[in-house]
Amino acid sequence: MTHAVNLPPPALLLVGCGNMGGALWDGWRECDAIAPSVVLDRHRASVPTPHHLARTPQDIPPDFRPDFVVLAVKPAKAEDAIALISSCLDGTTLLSVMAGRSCASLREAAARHGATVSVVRAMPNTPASIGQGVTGIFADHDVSPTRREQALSLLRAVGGVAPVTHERQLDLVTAISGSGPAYVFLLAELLEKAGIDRGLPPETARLLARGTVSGAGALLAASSAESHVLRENVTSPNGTTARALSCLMAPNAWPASIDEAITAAAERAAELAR
Ligand SMILES: NC(=O)c1ccc[n+]([C@@H]2O[C@H](COP(=O)([O-])OP(=O)(O)OC[C@H]3O[C@@H](n4cnc5c(N)ncnc54)[C@H](O)[C@@H]3O)[C@@H](O)[C@H]2O)c1
Ligand code: PRO
Repeated sequence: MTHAVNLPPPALLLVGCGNMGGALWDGWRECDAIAPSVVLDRHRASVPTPHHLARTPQDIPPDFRPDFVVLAVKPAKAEDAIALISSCLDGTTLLSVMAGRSCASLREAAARHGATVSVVRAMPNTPASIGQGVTGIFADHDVSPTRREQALSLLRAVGGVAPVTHERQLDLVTAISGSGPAYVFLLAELLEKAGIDRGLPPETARLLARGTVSGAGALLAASSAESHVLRENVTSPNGTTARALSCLMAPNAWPASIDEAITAAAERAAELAR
């Protein structure tokens, strides 16, 4: 994917504005990355002007011509959503953020409604809502250079972007960074619980756990050091951290469970594709 300059921000039809669609929407609005756009979701309360909320497809302004239709519904709802908005689809680029829905399956679903679309698949994550997401992206062979560049710009507006060259690699992206924030939030939950279980006041345990996860994340982001070096900087020989890491780094502990978790998530993404 090459860089182009001065492309106008695209107009979007965002279909599905829940956890992920909403995170992207917040991130895009925050940095003015989009032209006047339409959000289609019956559960959304409002969207600010100049954008437009459609609770049903009939609410989409008849003259609205999106550059991208962003599909952010659950994978099992993809066909329904495509059927509902088929009249807006022809000639657009579908930007799907759904796990495990292939470019081919989405192109075919659109074709069943008489629409020709090109497809870009992206796997973002929820920190996109504060401009700190990371997204794996794959553009199908027939996506024009302009649309590729616009899709890249959209996703760069909400964080880091990692293009992949083979569509199947998105299953691993999903397992590592799409689902990844959940693993980190789980760590915060478990640290907080460990503090409470051992007698710390709940507010103290919460402050320590959240501050540690967010502070370590911020240090990782700000530092050029490798993550193992940052870990070693905390670990005095024969000290407290070394004792804790001897539990966590035992071969049957985190190395095994992270490995198992990533394999399980990637397999699930592949299953969804079938
Ligand atoms: N949640 C994440 O962290 C995350 C990360 C990466 C990718 N994804 C992908 O994003 C997609 C959405 O996941 P989510 O967690 O945001 O789910 P969600 O349930 O929070 O959001 C889905 C939204 O779609 C709306 N919707 C359902 N059918 C619709 C239709 N026909 N027309 C318009 N809107 C419709 C729902 O009202 C809901 O607000 C999934 O395909 C998932 O694989 C999610
Ligand atoms: N959330 C979606 C799921 O759990 C995809 C990545 C994060 O399936």
